Amino acid sequence: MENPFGFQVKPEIKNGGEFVYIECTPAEHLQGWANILHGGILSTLLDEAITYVGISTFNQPAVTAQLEVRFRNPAPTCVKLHVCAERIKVSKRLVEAKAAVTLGDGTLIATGTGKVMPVSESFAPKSP
Ligand SMILES: CCCCCCCC/C=C\CCCCCCCC(=O)SCCNC(=O)CCNC(=O)[C@H](O)C(C)(C)COP(=O)(O)OP(=O)(O)OC[C@H]1O[C@@H](n2cnc3c(N)ncnc32)[C@H](O)[C@@H]1OP(=O)(O)O
Repeated sequence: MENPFGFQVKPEIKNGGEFVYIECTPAEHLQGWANILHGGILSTLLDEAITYVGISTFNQPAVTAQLEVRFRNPAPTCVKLHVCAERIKVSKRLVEAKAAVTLGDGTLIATGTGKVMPVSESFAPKSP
């Protein structure tokens, strides 16, 4: 299903899901404290990149089963964020990945690890 209210990220997927890269510039209304991006949005970006590692690795729909996030520095809103995820372990029904959000100057904003599990096509149909 198309989601016009989503972040419209276009993940770059390398080596069958070993690496995923996303860019996103979250809008001002996503702030928590004034001009500071809400941590839930950072968690969402980490989740998104980690989930795409799982989707691409299993080559089928997959969902986050677990996500752990560490917020390291505040991020401003309206600034481009870089999200890099990397696969760290694959087993039959579980992919583990780590991810980081950084600013353009390399400042580390948040890091996370997650576990992704495959689900059936009926959970997440490929086409609308
Ligand atoms: C090429 C294909 C293309 C596809 C389409 C592409 C188009 C893309 C378009 C759009 C992409 C958008 C991308 C968005 C991304 C957003 C990400 C999200 O927000 S995902 C939503 C939030 N997550 C959920 O809603 C999950 C909800 N949970 C579940 O559905 C289930 O709990 C699930 C599937 C995660 C597991 O359910 P069970 O019933 O299969 O498993 P159980 O009974 O809980 O556990 C069984 C065993 O599985 C392992 N297991 C399960 N969870 C584990 C964990 N966290 N850690 C380790 N092992 C775990 C353990 O061994 C466990 O056994 P023991 O219970 O320990 O005896």
